[in-house]
Amino acid sequence: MSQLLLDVNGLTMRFGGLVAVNKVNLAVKNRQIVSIIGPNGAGKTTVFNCLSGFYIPSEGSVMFNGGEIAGMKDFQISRQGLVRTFQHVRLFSKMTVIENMLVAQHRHLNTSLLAGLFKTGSYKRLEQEAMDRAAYWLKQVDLLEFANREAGNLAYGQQRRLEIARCMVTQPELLLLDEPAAGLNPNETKELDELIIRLRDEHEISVLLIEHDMGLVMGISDHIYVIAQGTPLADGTADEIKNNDDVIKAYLGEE
Ligand SMILES: Nc1ncnc2c1ncn2[C@@H]1O[C@H](COP(=O)(O)OP(=O)(O)OP(=O)(O)O)[C@@H](O)[C@H]1O
Repeated sequence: MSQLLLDVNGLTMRFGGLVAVNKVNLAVKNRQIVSIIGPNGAGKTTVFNCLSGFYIPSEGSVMFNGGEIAGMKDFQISRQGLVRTFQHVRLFSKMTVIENMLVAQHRHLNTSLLAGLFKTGSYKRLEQEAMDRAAYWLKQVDLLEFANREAGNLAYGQQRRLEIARCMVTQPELLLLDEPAAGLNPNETKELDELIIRLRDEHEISVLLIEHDMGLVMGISDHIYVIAQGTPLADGTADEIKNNDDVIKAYLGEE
């Protein structure tokens, strides 16, 4: 079974006359960390928005686990196991850490209103499982001791880790991270680096990330895609990308 987990072909997104994403191809296998890099405005977040159902692509195919997901709604895609974080933290800042984790699972609980009202046995069991999963993932990201703190009162690096935990609690197969290291100090970046590697090696999921921190990208990626002005420029291993003349020129802004 060598089917790709994510197989994107000819992905194109137009906004009026602007072609923000132009015939982009991506492949992510099981248990791979894949990065998308490119100068500011290259179209990276637009690619994520197309993959996660926030935009309907103008053209192209997005196969996830062998099925077409282009054009599906965001909640349908996340139920299939493809979840994402955003460039800017999007937590419920007035809720506690544990409440954020439980809300994230709510749509996966799949219980009827009546079952909830009467607290049936199966409802209680699902609630307990949701609580156990929340505690498990808070421990994984080193936030268990802050479970009852308001999310908005956490340090920035902790908020970013909570976002990842909140995704993981829904048991995805592919996690999309949009600039996870932005705003982190070197220590927090190192913790993030280790967390992403653990997600792949211990939890057996795949991670697709957009990131400007080249140290992080080059250190953890199994494969790297470079896009510039919406168009694929190169792809390969970290060593191949570091030594690619087109990539060097795009980053230095040369012709
Ligand atoms: N909803 C939209 N309507 C119109 N234009 C858009 C929209 N979303 C993105 N764009 C344009 O698409 C292009 C690509 O933007 P995008 O945010 O995807 O780039 P990026 O590579 O993620 O940039 P950065 O690294 O700065 O986050 C930009 O020219 C942007 O202005």
